[in-house]
Amino acid sequence: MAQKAKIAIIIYSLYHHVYTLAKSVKAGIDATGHAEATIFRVAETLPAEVLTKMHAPAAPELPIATPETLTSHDGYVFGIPTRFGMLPAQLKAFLDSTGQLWATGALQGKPASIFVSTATQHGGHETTALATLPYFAHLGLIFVPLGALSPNGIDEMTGGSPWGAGTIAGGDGSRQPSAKELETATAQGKHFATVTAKLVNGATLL
Ligand SMILES: Cc1cc2nc3c(=O)[nH]c(=O)nc-3n(C[C@H](O)[C@H](O)[C@H](O)COP(=O)(O)O)c2cc1C
Repeated sequence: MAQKAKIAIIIYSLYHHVYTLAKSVKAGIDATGHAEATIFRVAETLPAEVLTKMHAPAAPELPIATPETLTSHDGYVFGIPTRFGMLPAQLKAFLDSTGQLWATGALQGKPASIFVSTATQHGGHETTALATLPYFAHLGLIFVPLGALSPNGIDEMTGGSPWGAGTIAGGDGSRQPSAKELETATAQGKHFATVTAKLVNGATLL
């Protein structure tokens, strides 16, 4: 009997674009029947005063990720809104709190994937994923890219790359994830669930 893989989608999302994508990733994971996903958010590090000045809405109502979230799940999908072309301090703070897991090799061989949001087309879609990989390398995580499932048409502006699904929020955050971007996020969820379930169940599944 195949074991259902437990997947944690771990996000930071100040203006909820990443959160919207996360829900499509979860739908893709859950639809496979091989895995079930829970969405977590990392703790905020900015003071309330700064968040007010940034016109941030209330944070998504999600459980807060801890290092225990990583040990209790079989795979991770990180949702990352770019900051200066790389991952935000909030996610770094979370990943920097996993030193004990690194030291003990507790996550060695588990799969991990990435999806992103940027304000502009060239504001860091690929570099944000690239800047996250050193964490995966140190923690022993296996990077699962979007690869050939990446959208490659040029008929409309679209986020997403071989590194992972993505959306383009616009400079003022007014653009919402398009149908194609949400479809790509769902496809990533399905692919990641399949890979994770294979790892969890060894050669017996699928
Ligand atoms: C301090 C800061 C730095 C940012 N740097 C970039 C950047 O380098 N490139 C870019 O395209 N967008 C940049 N953005 C825009 C965010 O990536 C955008 O608000 C985010 O993707 C929206 O996702 P969210 O709604 O899930 O928070 C930056 C935003 C902030 C607040």
